[in-house]
Formats: sequence, structure tokens, C-alpha cells
Amino acid sequence: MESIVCNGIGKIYGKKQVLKDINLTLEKGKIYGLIGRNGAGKTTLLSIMSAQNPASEGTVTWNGENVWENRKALDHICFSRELSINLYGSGVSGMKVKDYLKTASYYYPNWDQALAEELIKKFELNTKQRINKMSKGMLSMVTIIVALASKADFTFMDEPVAGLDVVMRDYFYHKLMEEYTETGRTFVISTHIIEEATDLMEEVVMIKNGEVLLKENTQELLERSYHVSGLAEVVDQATEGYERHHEEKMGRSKSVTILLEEGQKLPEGYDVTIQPLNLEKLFVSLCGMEE
Ligand SMILES: Nc1ncnc2c1ncn2[C@@H]1O[C@H](COP(=O)(O)OP(=O)(O)OP(=O)(O)O)[C@@H](O)[C@H]1O
Repeated sequence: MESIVCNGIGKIYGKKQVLKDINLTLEKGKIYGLIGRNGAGKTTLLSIMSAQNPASEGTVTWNGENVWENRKALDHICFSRELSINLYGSGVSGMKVKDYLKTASYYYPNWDQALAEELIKKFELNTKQRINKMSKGMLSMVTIIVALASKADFTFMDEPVAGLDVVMRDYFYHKLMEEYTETGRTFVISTHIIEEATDLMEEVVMIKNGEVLLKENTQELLERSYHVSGLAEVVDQATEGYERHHEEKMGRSKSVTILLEEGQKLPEGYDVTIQPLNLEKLFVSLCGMEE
């Protein structure tokens, strides 16, 4: 089975360790959601997995081959980087969209020009416009076109919907699913708009402070995540022995998030309210601010 494997990836910038011992396997034919707070290390990880940035420690392999400076492996991997103010001053910023897309078409051996043109039309992009004259949403559209038209087996997208209006976000999710269903490519999508994208994610990879906090089938994760609230002492009794997170106290009441472990059932016989959590709320529970 085609896969990308991160083996003990670490990244240090100056004195700061931004990724620590990342061990991750990405399988062919899945959509992964990569979520983490600002600065958690998502972009750094995607750039290392696509060999755009060297790791300080560890290796990334595609089908067992190190991806670093490996043209054969990189033909199968696309990281369509966010076009942003960061690129201003670089060669890319003054480019016309059509020239940027032409460069991408040379780079990716399976480039699908018909798909690129379909997306250009749907997004109503003027391809004669220069990158540095585009709005944030338009820049996202260009990165989406490169990602989808690359037809790379492993395609990474960093906040692809940033700046897109709700109509365009909806179109993107639809097009992504269509592409995924037709081709069985693997997508890794980092996003801060978690709720909207939950249904797309077969697996969720949560990054916290440069480490993988969890990697799990999204549905299974949600089926074991609950919010328990009520009188503080009753909540404490009801949740004893469970994996607990994010306790919040309000006067005599409290709430806590519990994650059921294998074989564990929900607490019974206590006067508490138990509600399932959505992915966004679970994320806040696991990665939110410390009390
Ligand atoms: N080129 C760089 N030089 C120094 N530090 C960097 C560099 N790139 C990223 N960092 C630092 O690495 C850490 C992780 O950044 P990264 O961009 O990977 O996070 P992220 O999870 O993608 O965040 P966001 O959601 O805000 O985009 C941050 O502390 C950031 O300041």
C-alpha cells in the first residue's frame, strides 16, 4: 500500500523546537484533517513531508524511499503552499496567474489542464492578473487549483479555504470530494474551520505544541467523546476512572470532557448531563487554553 511515513521527525528553528518526534503514517486513499492551534507546527510538518523544508531529525519516506531530493517520490507529492504576503518580494509575487499555473503544470507530471481550466472558470479568475494584486480569497483559489490539478497521489493543502466566501468554500468541499471519490488520492487538509470540514475528514490528526496529540478515525473519535456536566461532586464521582480533559468550574457546577477507552461505557446512575461533542468542541477541550 502506497504511504508516506514520518519517522521521528523533529524541527528546530534557532533554539526553538517546533516539531518533536513526529511518527505518522499517511495511507493512500484517505482524507486527513490536520488540526492544531496557531503555531502548533502544521505548516512546518506539511513542508517537511513534501521535502520543501529539511527536518532537523528523522526521515520522511514515500513507499520506503526517503523523499528528500528524490524526484521520483516528489512526483507523487504536492504541497500547494498558501500564497500570501510572505511571498511578496519573491519571484512568485509579480507573476501572472497563468504563468504561475504554467510553472506548476511543468512541475507536476500528472497535471490535469482541463481540471485547472474548469476551476479557473468556476472561480471566475482572471489569469492575466498578477499574484500580488489578488485578494486573499483569490490567492486561496490559485492554491486550490494547483493542488487539485496536480493530480499528485499525496496532496497537502494548508488552510485552503482561508478567505473564501461560504459559496466558494462549499464548492471547494464538493470538488474535493468529487476528486477524492474519482481518484482515491490522499489529501491532507489543514484548517481552522473545523466544523465545516469534519465530514470530509476520514481521519483527524491533532497537533499540539509540535507533537501529534492523536491520530484517529474521525467518527470513532467522536463516538467516544462526551461532555459531562452537573454538580461538581457528582461530576467527579461519575467521571472517576475516565480519561478526563478540560475541567471547567462555575460555582458549585462543573463540566468535564471524557474520552471513553476501549470497552468503557458511559457513566450510569448519576444525576449529570452527558452530551456528545463535535470535533470543534473536542479540539477546544484537548488543545484550548489552560485554566
Ligand atoms: N522559517 C521559520 N523560522 C523560524 N521560526 C519559524 C519558521 N517557520 C515557522 N516557525 C515557527 O514554528 C512554529 C510553528 O509554525 P507553523 O507555521 O508550522 O505553525 P502552524 O500550526 O501552521 O500555525 P498557523 O495555524 O498559525 O498557520 C511557530 O512558532 C513559528 O513561529
